[in-house]
Amino acid sequence: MWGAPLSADAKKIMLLGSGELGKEVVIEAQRLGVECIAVDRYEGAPAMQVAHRSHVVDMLDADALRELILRERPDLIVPEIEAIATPVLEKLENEGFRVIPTATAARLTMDREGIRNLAASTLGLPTAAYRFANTLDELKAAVAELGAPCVIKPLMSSSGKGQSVLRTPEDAQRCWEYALEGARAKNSTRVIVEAFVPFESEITLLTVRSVSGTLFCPPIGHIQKDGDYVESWQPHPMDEKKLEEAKRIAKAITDELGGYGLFGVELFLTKDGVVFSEVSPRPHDTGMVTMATQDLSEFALHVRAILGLPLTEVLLLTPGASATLKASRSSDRFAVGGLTEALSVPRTQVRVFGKPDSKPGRRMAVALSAAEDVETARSRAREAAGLLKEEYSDDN
Ligand SMILES: Nc1ncnc2c1ncn2[C@@H]1O[C@H](COP(=O)(O)OP(=O)(O)OP(=O)(O)O)[C@@H](O)[C@H]1O
Ligand SMILES: NCC(=O)N[C@@H]1O[C@H](COP(=O)([O-])[O-])[C@@H](O)[C@H]1O
Ligand SMILES: [Mg+2]
Repeated sequence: MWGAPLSADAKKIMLLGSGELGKEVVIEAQRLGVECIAVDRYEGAPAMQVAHRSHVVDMLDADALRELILRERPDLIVPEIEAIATPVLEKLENEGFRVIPTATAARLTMDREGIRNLAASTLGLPTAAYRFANTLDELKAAVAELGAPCVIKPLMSSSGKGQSVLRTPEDAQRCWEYALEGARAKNSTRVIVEAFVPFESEITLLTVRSVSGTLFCPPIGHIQKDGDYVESWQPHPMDEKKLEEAKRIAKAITDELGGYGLFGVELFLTKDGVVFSEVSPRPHDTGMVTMATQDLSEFALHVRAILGLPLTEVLLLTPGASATLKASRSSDRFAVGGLTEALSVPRTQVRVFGKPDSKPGRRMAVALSAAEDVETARSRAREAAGLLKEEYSDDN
């Protein structure tokens, strides 16, 4: 079907974003003999370390992004982060390039306004009540309508950046300023104000669209702190009715977005039902647990699907869990210590991302554990992540 990487007949994929998730995508693509080009805003990003070559580009710079894609002419453009000048991708798609899953899906999911309006207004899916605000006064008006508590988020951000919970109207200014600081696109002050959903638990339903149709992975439960995931496990125990409803919502949103690939559909489970939160048209951080649990990880599934290859089933081999290691300070002399201790925990693996710099709250590694049951897997992953140590060579 395709020739060796770096040959004239190679199949070339270009990742836009080269973090820990992209690193695993590249490893899976390499296994199928695909040529991999990694792109990110900084040098030495995780996926760059395993790709055939890499480029450092500000992917929000439309001209620079277009110039790079025209120079490399990849067969597949694979968005990996939520900060890309997506109108460029739509234009390139019209000129014959293939964007995963589609350029429109990349644009809609890159921006909370696009995906939320699609889910709630176009498809009528259950979501938190929401408003948009361009100014502090508009934010206060939105809170007055929705009632506290609310969650305030920039339109373009991920991993909880710029996200905060407004508990009383007096929090408005603090939440507004925090959202502006955390926004990826610095030219916009628009934020989303969401009513707080009192959920019992939350899940990611990994959904794969391929030539073989749509497949769902068993649900992944997770815990988030400050809007970013710290622990996930699979399978999350769910009653059959809620699981069916979760699949209905995931099928509706992924069919609407279209194209081939794996999607992470984020859902809240409440006392009464299932509420749609958001969707990533790409592997999901909470889905890293599938490297310990499934016959094909979310990364292998994504690569198979985007290459147009068949996927007949997803097999859960064992219950499992993941827990993250985050840095507590900024340094370019960061190392992950404690591997000997962490890997002494039964049925445990570690992924060290190899990010060149640490920052407070930046995810640097993850522990993955398997066990006979989810609770044991969770305590193993938590124990292993706790044994991993942040080490700084610039410590005095
Ligand atoms: N309306 C809400 N009600 C209750 N909790 C919420 C709400 N919105 C977000 N959260 C909490 O914050 C977490 C992160 O929110 P969200 O997924 O929207 O942020 P994000 O920055 O897109 O994160 P990521 O990129 O990691 O998915 C959710 O998983 C949930 O725990
Ligand atoms: N929730 C989205 C997510 O987990 N994305 C993952 O984090 C990387 C950015 O990390 P960084 O901010 O540490 O550079 C992204 O490139 C992606 O792999
Ligand atoms: Mg999320």
